[in-house]
Amino acid sequence: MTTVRPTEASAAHQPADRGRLMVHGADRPGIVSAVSGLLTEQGANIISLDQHSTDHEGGRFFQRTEFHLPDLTVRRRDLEQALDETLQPLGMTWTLTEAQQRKRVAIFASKMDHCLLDLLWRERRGELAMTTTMVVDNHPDLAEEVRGFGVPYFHVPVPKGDKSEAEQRQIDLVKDNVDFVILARYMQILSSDFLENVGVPVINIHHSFLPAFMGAGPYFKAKERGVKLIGATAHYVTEDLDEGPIIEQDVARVTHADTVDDLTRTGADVERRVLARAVAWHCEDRVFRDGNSTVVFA
Ligand SMILES: Nc1nc2c(c(=O)[nH]1)N[C@@H](CN(C=O)c1ccc(C(=O)N[C@@H](CCC(=O)O)C(=O)O)cc1)CN2
Repeated sequence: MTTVRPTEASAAHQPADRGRLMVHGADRPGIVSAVSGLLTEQGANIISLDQHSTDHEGGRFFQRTEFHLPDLTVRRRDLEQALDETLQPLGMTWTLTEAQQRKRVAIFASKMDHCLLDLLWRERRGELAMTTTMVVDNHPDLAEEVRGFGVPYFHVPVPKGDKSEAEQRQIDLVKDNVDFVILARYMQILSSDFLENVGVPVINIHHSFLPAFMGAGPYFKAKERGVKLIGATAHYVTEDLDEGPIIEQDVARVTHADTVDDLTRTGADVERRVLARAVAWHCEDRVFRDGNSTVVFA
């Protein structure tokens, strides 16, 4: 079983002057050479490089490069100008991040605690390169446990029917304050308006091996179907329920003797490790969206 471990030095202790360059666009010859040459000319030393082209010709190009550049923060403006001058003529879109910059996160939850508390515990242990700036919950149940981690907790009830006022309160809390949102078994369907206005990626953990058992009650459906494997899926959230780009999945064996409670208990462990892996990879800029799929350089 794959454990979640920092895929770089402990997330809490990233080496200084470590940069990441993410490049994507229409595939063409010479992009890897152009990126490598540019970084070398800027005085950078390439630590690792992952690249994928979807087809031999006319496909899409994805590349993630980790590099060391002394005084990166000071030299960043020159590097960004060189990237524009080199990559824009090649039709490439690029993003540059500094490994020491932790992602700011808002976690949305409901009554279930296992995914939420697992993320806060892993963050505290330095396994995740993120800082949870707030928890937003439509129920009050988990307030004391979250505050025990020193994280602000906002109870935003979501009424049945018209959710617009509650979603506006959520947007007011997170807008411009976080780099992405995690739905840790948050049991409310987000509107397309919310997804348009939030302005950052939203990651959800669905408690089934999608596309099986979409929607509510997947463990009950799994028991009814007599499956021998249950699973969990972490995906980016879109307005199409449980159909967003998949980031990570895993499964666990079950038998005819397992009750729905047994499936729920076994599944909780799968949910926690799948969500943690997906969040860790997103924090480390390892995930590219490719239409309704992803390219993951884990
Ligand atoms: N726009 C999206 N919103 C959400 C997604 C998504 O993929 N797109 N994933 C869900 C999580 N989820 C399954 O993983 C899920 C949560 C809730 C429901 C649901 O039917 N909720 C009801 C309210 C239920 C309640 O009050 O307890 C509702 O919102 O009307 C289905 C699937 C999170 N959001």
